[in-house]
Amino acid sequence: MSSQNNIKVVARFRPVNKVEQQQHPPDGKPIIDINDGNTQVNLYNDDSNNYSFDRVFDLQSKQEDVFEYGVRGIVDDVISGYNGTVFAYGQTGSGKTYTMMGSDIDDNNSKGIIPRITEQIFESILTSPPNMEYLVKVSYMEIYMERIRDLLSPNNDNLQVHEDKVRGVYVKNLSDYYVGDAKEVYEIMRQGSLARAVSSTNMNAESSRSHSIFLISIQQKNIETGSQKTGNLYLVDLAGSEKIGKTGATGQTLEEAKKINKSLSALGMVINALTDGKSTHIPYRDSKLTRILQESLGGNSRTTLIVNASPSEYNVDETISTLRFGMRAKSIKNSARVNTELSPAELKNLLKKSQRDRALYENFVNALEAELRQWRSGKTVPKEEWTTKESASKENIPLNTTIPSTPTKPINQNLDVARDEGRPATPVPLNLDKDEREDFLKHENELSDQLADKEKALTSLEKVLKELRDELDFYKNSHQTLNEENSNFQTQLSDLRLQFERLEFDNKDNIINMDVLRDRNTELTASVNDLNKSLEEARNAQKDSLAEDFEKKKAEKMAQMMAKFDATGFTEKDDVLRDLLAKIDSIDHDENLNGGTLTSDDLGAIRRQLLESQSLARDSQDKLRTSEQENRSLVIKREEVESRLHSLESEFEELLEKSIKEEEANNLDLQESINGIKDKLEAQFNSKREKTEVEVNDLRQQIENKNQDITSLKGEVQNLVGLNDELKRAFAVTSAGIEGGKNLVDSARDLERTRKSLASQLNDFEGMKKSLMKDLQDRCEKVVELEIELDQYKEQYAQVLRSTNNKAAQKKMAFLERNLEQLTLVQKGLVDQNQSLKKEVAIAERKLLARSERINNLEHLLQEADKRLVISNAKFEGQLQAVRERLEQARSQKASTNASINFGRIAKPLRGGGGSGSASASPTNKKTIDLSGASDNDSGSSTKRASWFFSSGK
Ligand SMILES: Nc1ncnc2c1ncn2[C@@H]1O[C@H](COP(=O)(O)OP(=O)(O)OP(=O)(O)O)[C@@H](O)[C@H]1O
Repeated sequence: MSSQNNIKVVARFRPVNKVEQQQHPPDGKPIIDINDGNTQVNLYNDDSNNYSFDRVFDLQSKQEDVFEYGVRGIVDDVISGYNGTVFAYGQTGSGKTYTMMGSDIDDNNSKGIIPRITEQIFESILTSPPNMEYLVKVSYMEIYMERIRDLLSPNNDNLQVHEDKVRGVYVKNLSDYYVGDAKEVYEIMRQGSLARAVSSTNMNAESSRSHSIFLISIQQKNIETGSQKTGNLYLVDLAGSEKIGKTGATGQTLEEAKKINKSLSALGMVINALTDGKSTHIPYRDSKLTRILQESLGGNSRTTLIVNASPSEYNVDETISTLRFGMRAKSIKNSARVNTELSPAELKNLLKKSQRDRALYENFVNALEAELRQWRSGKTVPKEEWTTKESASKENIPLNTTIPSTPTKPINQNLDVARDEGRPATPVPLNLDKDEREDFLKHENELSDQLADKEKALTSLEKVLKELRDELDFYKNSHQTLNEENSNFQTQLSDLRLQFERLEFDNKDNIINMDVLRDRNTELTASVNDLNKSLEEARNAQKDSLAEDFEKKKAEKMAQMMAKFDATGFTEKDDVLRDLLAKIDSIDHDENLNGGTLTSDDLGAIRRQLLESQSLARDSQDKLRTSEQENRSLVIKREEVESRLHSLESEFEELLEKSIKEEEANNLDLQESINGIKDKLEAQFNSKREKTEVEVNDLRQQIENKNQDITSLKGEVQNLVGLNDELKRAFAVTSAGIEGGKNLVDSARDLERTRKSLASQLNDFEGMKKSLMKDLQDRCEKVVELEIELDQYKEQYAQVLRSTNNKAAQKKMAFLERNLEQLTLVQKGLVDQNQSLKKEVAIAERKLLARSERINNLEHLLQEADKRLVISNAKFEGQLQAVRERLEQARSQKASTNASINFGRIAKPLRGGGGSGSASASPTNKKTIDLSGASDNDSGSSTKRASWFFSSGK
């Protein structure tokens, strides 16, 4: 049933890639030379660099050629029940995946081996006899960092390799899916490819860092005979075989590279051991890869190794290493046989045969024992009678002989024997017999399971540890964040406190400033009051001095004026008259008492007196005339003064107008002050003018009165003239009486009357004189006052003129006014400042209150935030716990059911179509496969390899 055959090794060179093209010549250009038979490749045209293979494919080789030569036969064998293996070996980017998968599944030229195999399998099933029923199952795994991962159930990432006598070497718990057509195979491959571990290296951005193994298991059953055959096809895409240094791998990638290289070097060691002809121990157990491929290398398998290489100088070292690897593998011998399970009839025949053999051997043993007994008893047995197998078999053994004492071996034991035939002996530590070996393998499997469990536990513990570390980091970070926040809050709080203190300080400062300003304000108010007072005093003093001057001037003028009116004459004459009258009175009295008479002296005196009174009357008349003249001149003067006053008024107004205009033109700012001054002066002037007018009217009235007085005075003078005439007459009478001595009594009586009328006239005159004097004095006073006022007006006018013309004085006045204004403004400003400071203080106090409230609020918020943080921490912990639990649940659920692939759990028997391609070949339970979601997960670096393969197939 088994046949020895060598591993088929083919070499394939890919075209020069861009990286190689960019190298300096001759690095980029191909250095390979393939012989005409396509069995040898020579590097640099150097014979020492010749490498022989079953077939060498050059740069332009087609996918179809590689398939037809290297793989098609294997697929036929697998369908026939053999095990088959196709694996691609080579450095990164040498074309392994291109060869295995191809670049476009729908393109006949570029699709790779696996699509072609898949198609061929289903085509072969269709063309097989109709009595043949097939079950096709697929599994997909990868070996990454010496751990086997189920790519169709990625959580199963530490699968163990088991071996037993029935199944041989297998991966325990590897999931498998029934498939009904090529599309389902591709979908499963796509799903598996998504889970592959891929990492970049310098040499190939999409380089695979793991070994991937796609397993297609074809079980065929002859529904007529019941016989079954099972063929397993391993399709292996090995990881890049490059040297570590060249990849630039470091860290995790370096660890990967070491383990991958370890796995690949174990593969090399196995190949060496299998091919050197001396080794008794094949180190399959040195790596997971070699353990899984144990049947494929020197065992029960038809195997093709495709070595992929670069044709360029740039990668020559890796190419040589790859070609050497292929060369060594070429001499491995496999013993492939069909994996059958016999039908009951075949088993019956087998049983009969074995029973016959058993009877034969029992006869042989019995004959040998009989001969032995003879020898032991000292007898000899002639050579011709020595028992042989043939002589023992000559004894008739019935075909239906049953030997109950020796139980028949179980069928599967027979099968095991059959299976064991082609399997390379798995190395065991001692030379154990078959049962012990089985026990050993069993024990090894158990230990392997335990190891896997321990590793799983370790992994989960590591995960928990990592999670705990992450959690710890998270808590550390959050603690740090909280600390930072806390310190930030504290900083803010201390800032706020500082601000609060500063505000408090500012507030105190403001209060102090306010007090100082209040004091200054009081002082200034006092000084302003003092100034006002002193100003008032100065004004009063000025007023007093003016009044004094006025009184003085008035007195002087009055003195001058009164000097003109000589009243002494009147007084003297009055006195003389009084004496004369007294004398006359005494004469009358003496006459009456003593009969006395007037002497001639007395008469002479009277005469003189009369003459003097006549002259006095004349003087009075003269003075009256002079007074009238003066009165008239005074009227004229008053009118002049009035006209002068009017002209002055108009001049003043003109000047004022002019100066205001000038001032307006020069300094608009002084407009208000000038207007004020103007108004003041106008008001002053108007009041003065009114006063003057009143006085002038008064004066007019007085002049009227004086005229009346003058008229009455004239009357008086007339009276006096009459009196004088009477006196003259009386004197004449008196003189005649004296001379003639006659009628003296009559004369005395006349004299008496005259004296009386003279006395009364004198009294009247006296009163009149007094009133005249009084009137005169009043008038003089008025005139003097008017003159003084006129002088004052003149002075004021001169001052106004001076002030109008004198720019400096004007400026000084403006400056003083400005100063006054500024002082007022300063005072006002101080008052305002005081008020604004009060307001600011109130605002600051309010702000202070608000800030302290804010601080309280912040502190409260901080406390609340702390509380919330504690609560949210607790909540987060709860959530974390719940998430963890859910994750665990999900993991355990996912481990039991693979949700991503929703088909393939039910066997899909395929019936041979007898070459007709009839519908019966389709699986009875075939499901529609939804490929639409294929691109959904097609993202990220880990999916690139799958995407280019599957993209065009959608
Ligand atoms: N025979 C060929 N013809 C055309 N292009 C090829 C051929 N072989 C490889 N290539 C191209 O070279 C590039 C690298 O090939 P591939 O990915 O198959 O290398 P690899 O050996 O699988 O690399 P890794 O070990 O990193 O997985 C791809 O772009 C591929 O299309």
